[in-house]
Amino acid sequence: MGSGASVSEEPRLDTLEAREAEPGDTWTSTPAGGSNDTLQADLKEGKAESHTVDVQSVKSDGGTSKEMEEEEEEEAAQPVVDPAVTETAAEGEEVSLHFESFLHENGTLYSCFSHHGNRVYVDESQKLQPFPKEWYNQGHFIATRSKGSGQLQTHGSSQPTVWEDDRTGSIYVQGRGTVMTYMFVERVNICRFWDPESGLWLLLPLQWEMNAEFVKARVQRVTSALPGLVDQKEITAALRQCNYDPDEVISVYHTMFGDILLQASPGGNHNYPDLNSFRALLERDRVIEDLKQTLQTKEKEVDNLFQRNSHLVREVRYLTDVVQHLNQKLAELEADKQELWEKIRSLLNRRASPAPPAKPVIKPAALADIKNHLGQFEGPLGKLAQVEQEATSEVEKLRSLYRKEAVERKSVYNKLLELQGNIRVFCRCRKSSASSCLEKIDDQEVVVVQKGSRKKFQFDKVYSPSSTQEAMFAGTLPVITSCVDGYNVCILVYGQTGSGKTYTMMGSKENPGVNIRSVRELLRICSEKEKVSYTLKISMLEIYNETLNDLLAKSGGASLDIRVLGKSVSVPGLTRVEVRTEADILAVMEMGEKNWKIASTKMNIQSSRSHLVVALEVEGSDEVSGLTSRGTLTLCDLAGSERISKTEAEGQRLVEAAAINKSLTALGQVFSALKCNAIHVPFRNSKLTHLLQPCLSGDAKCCMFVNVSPDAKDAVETEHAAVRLHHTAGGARQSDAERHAGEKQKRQVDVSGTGSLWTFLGDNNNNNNNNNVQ
Ligand SMILES: Nc1ncnc2c1ncn2[C@@H]1O[C@H](COP(=O)(O)OP(=O)(O)OP(=O)(O)O)[C@@H](O)[C@H]1O
Repeated sequence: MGSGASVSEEPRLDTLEAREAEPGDTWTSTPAGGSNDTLQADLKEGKAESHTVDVQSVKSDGGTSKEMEEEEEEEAAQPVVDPAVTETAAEGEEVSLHFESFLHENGTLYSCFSHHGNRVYVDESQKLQPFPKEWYNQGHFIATRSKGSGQLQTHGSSQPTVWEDDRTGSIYVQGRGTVMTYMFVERVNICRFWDPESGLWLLLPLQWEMNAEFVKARVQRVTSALPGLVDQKEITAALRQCNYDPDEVISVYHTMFGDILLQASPGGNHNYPDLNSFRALLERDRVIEDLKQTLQTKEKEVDNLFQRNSHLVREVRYLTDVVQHLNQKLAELEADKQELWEKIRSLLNRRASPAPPAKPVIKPAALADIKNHLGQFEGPLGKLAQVEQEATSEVEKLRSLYRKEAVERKSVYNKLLELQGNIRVFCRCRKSSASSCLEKIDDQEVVVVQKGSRKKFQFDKVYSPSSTQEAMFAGTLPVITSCVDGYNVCILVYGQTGSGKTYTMMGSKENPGVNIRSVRELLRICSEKEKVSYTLKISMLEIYNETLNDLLAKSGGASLDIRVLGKSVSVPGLTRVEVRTEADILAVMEMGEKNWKIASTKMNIQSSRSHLVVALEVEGSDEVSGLTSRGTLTLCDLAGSERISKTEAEGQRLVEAAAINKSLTALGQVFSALKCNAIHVPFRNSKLTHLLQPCLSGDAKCCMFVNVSPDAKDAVETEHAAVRLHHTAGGARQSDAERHAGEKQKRQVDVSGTGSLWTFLGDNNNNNNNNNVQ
């Protein structure tokens, strides 16, 4: 048996191929000499199977690598011993191979071995070459001293030198014979086998490793602890993973599979299929969990990408806008540039043109003369500027005074009207040849005689049947001025059919009514004010069954809506015609009335079954004061106020009557609320009151004519209307003196003047007859 080689081989382990030899690997080394051929032949013939490798234990106490290095250094100092091979092998005898390491003086370490007295070495290409004789003087064989004996190990046996301990072992490999194994420590434990062919320590295949003593012992330990675990290959693989620590392998398996492995499988059957499927399930769960987490991450990424995408879309939009804006700006700048270029060109051309003729030379004497003359003008010019300045400030003062006066005049005039009552009610008795049921007592009182009873009623003014149209208009005259001053003014006529409403409002061509006269007066006042320019616009509509119809619309009376914006009430879409003269106004009104009648005929109704509203907007602009004013004159011919019971209306007529009654009742409710100074005034209870809201609230002025028929046959209706005025006549109405004294609140003064109206319109069922004339 050969002796072991020096452990100084170990540094070469660092350069070992990290290759795990496969059981089927073939030896590719080709010996060069005949002796090598012999060796090769032996190997090929399978004689190598009979070769024995004697692993000489040169270290039994497990020395550290450091100690080994130290020994190596000592060895290096020793004289070179001739490593002649002495052993021979006879035919049929056991063949010995002697492994050696030769360190050439050029620093190369060669693996060598002897066979039948022939020494060969492994060259760089891993081929066997005859050992050159001259090398004996160019290097030395490396051997080591046995630690225990202090004997130098022979170099004749060229074996890999390792210390014999439990890490050392040997295995028999089919086709290769017995190979030496050793468990090296390279960060972790790694089991290698000595490959004499290559002279390298190669990684062991798992199949081989299972048979290594070092591994076998540990596999045995695991199996004894976990009898249920019987697959030695698996245990070997697990040992590799756990750095050949059997306790760790036991712990891992026990943790994974529990007590099931503590007992041997019945009949020695492997339960690996079950365990493997269990393991596969665990693995699958783990994979599923990983996939879920990946999915969540991906979903988050998708969300983020979506958000990012929408953000980018917005950004792109914004940038597109910016680019457009910049392009526009650029175009403008280009245009400016062009323009400037044009200017520069024209200036250059001008410069190029011939110089202007030289100025006439003025003699110094003449210049002094001119200066003297100019000096004479300086004084008067200064005075003139001063005068002009004074005049300007005077004009400004006058303008301010004028403005103040104009405002004051309007204010005083308005107060005067307020004292009379913002809403005034007049009673007009129609002419009649029949026996009369009315007796006029004085300018403010009237008596209704019916079935022997005499009842007295009071109004702001009572007009007898003989009263003229002029007299009627005189009652409304003050409010026309108010309209020109910028206040809203409204004139209404109320009464039963045939009581003279239209006569009062329209009159005839020869003897016009309130509306024409009001318009004329309005135009007259406007024309008087030279420094104020006025714009007049007229509109006409009817309210029938709570529907607004435009009477000036060219395409027929379209129904309209009322729109409220702040305090203003408007009718969008209503035709408004600008007029300048009386003729203009009359022409427009004529057209409106015509349309009113046509519409009434179409609907098979009498025109008096709807309310007619004519509005004249007056807008003034004072050139001197700079003040502007805007007022509206509204002329309203209300529908007949007959009681439904009297007309015995049915069908369409009943609907009309109900609509009329509703709007007139709403009008009464508005006046009641105004009288009580109520917080809420129900203007929106009907289209009529809603439309008239600007004429009935605030500083607006209203004149109401109550037309009554003196005919005995109309006595009931006449009394009915008059009875409604009962509270006014009976003393509920404040006297003028009281009203003047009680001017605490304008609203109170306003409604005091409307006492007759709200009672008259709002309290249909009040038949208290305490106003009987004694
Ligand atoms: N004060 C008056 N002087 C002379 N004639 C009058 C007077 N009042 C009314 N009449 C005449 O009485 C008739 C009816 O008057 P008017 O048409 O004005 O009534 P109405 O109340 O408008 O009726 P309707 O509601 O049907 O329109 C007319 O012929 C009108 O000329």
